[in-house]
Amino acid sequence: MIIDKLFNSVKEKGHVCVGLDTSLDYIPDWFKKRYVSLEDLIFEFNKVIIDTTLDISACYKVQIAYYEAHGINGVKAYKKTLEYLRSKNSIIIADIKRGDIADTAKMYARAHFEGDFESDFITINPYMGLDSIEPYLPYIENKNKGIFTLVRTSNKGAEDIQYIIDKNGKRVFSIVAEKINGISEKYIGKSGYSSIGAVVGCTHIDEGRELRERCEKMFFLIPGYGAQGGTAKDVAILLKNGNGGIVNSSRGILLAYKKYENGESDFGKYARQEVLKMKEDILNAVQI
Ligand SMILES: O=c1ccn([C@@H]2O[C@H](COP(=O)(O)O)[C@@H](O)[C@H]2O)c(=O)[nH]1
Repeated sequence: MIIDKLFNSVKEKGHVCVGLDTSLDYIPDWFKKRYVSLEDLIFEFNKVIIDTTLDISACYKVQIAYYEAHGINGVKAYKKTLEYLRSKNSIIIADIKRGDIADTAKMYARAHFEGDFESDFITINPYMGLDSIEPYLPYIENKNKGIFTLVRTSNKGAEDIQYIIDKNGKRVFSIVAEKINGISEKYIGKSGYSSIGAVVGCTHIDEGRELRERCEKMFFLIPGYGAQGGTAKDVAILLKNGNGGIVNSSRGILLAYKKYENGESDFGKYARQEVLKMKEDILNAVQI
């Protein structure tokens, strides 16, 4: 199952998931001058980041919004990036946060688990209910695909809805976790984790602790490290025996070069340096 590939990738390369949220604002001017087309520019920037981080990153999360924002040329860069990652046998998480009625979800599943935009995992918003998740299940069962379902997101506003309490005193995120955990039990791989994972931000440690205990077999996609304030210590709470989660950083890695004088001339080198630092930081926190 795909989750076993991810589990082994963490074991071999560490917990870092490089976030390819490639905003044009992040690309140094000298690099921009080298490419006429937006498609080539975004893809070539990503290629440098991928080439310099591949051996030390568990996987890549490609945030589709940064590509869709540029229309057809952005989407072409997205496709090329996925193809390149696949050619390197890297694990791809498409951060698309889809959620819709079953018939529409079937089309989303086909769009992102097959064809031009094929990826290994996609992110799902479960707000429309469990029937909105069902169309992805055949891909998990038969096509070696996986999903990460939003459970406890990293943003401040998450509390507006995810903290609402039901008549039994349970919060919405907790109920979502319970329901998804139930479905996930059917898709457990050799690693002991399910190909249905959860998005749990590392910016709220109490809920993190609760979720880690209750969703033992769910692998976590953990955003919020670095730019959003999450630390390796916070991340460690969401891991289990040194595995069980991948930690995303997007701006922290793509913009690492900005911390150095003339850093833009070798942004790939600084991205690698940042991944190495993050990897060590998390490994140290896990071992404490
Ligand atoms: O709860 C969530 C779910 C997803 N995200 C996404 O992760 C990255 C975070 O980027 P940074 O630059 O490392 O902050 C981005 O793609 C978000 O859309 C999240 O932040 N929180």
